[in-house]
Amino acid sequence: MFESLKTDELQMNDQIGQGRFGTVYRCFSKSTDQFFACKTIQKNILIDSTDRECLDNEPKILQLLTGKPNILQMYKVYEDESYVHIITELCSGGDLYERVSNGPLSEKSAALILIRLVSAIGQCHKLGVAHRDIKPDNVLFDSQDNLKLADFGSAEWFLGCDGKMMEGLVGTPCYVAPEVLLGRKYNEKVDIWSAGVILYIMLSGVPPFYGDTPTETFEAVLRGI
Ligand SMILES: Nc1ncnc2c1ncn2[C@@H]1O[C@H](COP(=O)(O)OP(=O)(O)OP(=O)(O)O)[C@@H](O)[C@H]1O
Repeated sequence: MFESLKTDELQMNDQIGQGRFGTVYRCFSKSTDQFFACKTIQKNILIDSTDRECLDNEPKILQLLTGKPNILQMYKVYEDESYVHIITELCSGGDLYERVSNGPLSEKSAALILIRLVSAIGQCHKLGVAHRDIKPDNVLFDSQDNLKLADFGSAEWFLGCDGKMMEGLVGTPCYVAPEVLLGRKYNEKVDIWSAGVILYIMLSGVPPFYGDTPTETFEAVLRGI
């Protein structure tokens, strides 16, 4: 489906991130003299059919969102038998997880971040894409401190879904909406729930729903406390 990676085109540098599925490297393009990020996903660790579907969807969705403000820009995708490599802009300003780890933000900073995050979510929803894993780790900042919503590895097109309703347990315990946990069909508003959780964390420094284990966190989300 995609081109295979020519090693003389991109120089892989240090690892800058690690997620459940992807390892992210800083890389350098000799032809453009610019740094990029390369998310490398090993295909054989995705045993689940949902995970494989998400791997296929991620570059397609990023391509659809190309040029939209506050969304991570994708430039190229390379694929070989074992790996998919997604080349995106490099966000060297860190992520929101690091910023909230140091305690609450000022109301002004939290408001600015929320406005940009909700605008990015709105761009996705306008095009029929639900992100489904909005969390501070997926809110990145570039070198000019522009917010970039990243990691569309759990995203789904809801316009093509039956009555625009999606299903499937995806997301991250603290941020997931109760309708997802209840195993019901749900719509794109699950992203707004997660943005609300992020706002709470930015202002208070702690998550609104939390338990010592994922199960306890799910119970807290379902109780609403
Ligand atoms: N373009 C980028 N520029 C800088 N750092 C990045 C970039 N993309 C990802 N990262 C870093 O790498 C980490 C993992 O990336 P990403 O969330 O896309 O991987 P994943 O395997 O899909 O993660 P998850 O476990 O959330 O599903 C991010 O949290 C971030 O710190």
